[in-house]
Amino acid sequence: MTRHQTDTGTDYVLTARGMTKRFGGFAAVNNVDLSIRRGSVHALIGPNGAGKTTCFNLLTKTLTPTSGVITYDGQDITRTRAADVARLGLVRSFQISATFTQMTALENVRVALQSKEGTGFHFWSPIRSLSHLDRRAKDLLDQVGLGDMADAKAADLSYGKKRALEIATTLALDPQVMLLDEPTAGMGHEDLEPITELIRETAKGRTVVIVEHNLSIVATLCDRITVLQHGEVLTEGSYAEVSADERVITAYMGGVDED
Ligand SMILES: Nc1ncnc2c1ncn2[C@@H]1O[C@H](COP(=O)(O)OP(=O)(O)OP(=O)(O)O)[C@@H](O)[C@H]1O
Repeated sequence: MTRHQTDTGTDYVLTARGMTKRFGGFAAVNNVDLSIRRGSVHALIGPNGAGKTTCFNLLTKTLTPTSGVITYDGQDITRTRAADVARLGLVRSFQISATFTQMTALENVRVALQSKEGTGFHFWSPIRSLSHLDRRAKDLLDQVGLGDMADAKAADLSYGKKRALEIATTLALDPQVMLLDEPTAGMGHEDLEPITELIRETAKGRTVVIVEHNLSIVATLCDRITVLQHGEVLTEGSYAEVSADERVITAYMGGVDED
């Protein structure tokens, strides 16, 4: 049994209770309760402006809630910094496109491995520890289908392959819970199938929380779906349940202000 499958006595690895985020007077997320089941792939969906990204940023500790409580593995992480929750195993996908574009695919994964192993940028690290990291980095690149692109600059990878590289760098941190923000956004049709398959593979033995606009991907991948609207939970259930819900259909068709 791996660390990820260990039963710590609760079915829910990540929870939010009364999670609220106000920007000035406006509640982007209002009194949201979420329970993410250990080992599940859980989607947050909803029309534009529903509060998905704000929820995601709250759960990954990029934002601090105005009120409410977030727990991870039974521990209150409401005020814990993102770097500290990452060390505990709650990791959001890296945005390669925004950062190490001039580094090779291998170097990007190696930096992530170094941060995990706490060796950071220590230039005096013995050569053998670097080659050990290179081996691990190559394994991770193989795992995401980038084995033959280790020496390509991140900037030169196709859009879909950049997303795969982001997943490799996220996996380098050996997350128990992996949070992906719109992993298929902007992708060409040809990249959708491989990335869906990759997420399915990497979800084995861990929990995945995903914000995703593409509903057919949500239908294929996700065990549980929370639908947000106007910053609140509209409903939650399996894809079959939520897609048959009149309120969800109306929210998606109308977009805004049905109430
Ligand atoms: N930093 C901010 N300051 C002020 N308002 C914000 C801020 N971030 C988000 N909002 C507002 O909060 C609401 C929810 O935004 P959020 O980005 O969370 O929605 P979303 O569901 O991710 O939308 P989309 O699908 O369009 O990405 C929106 O009305 C947005 O304008």
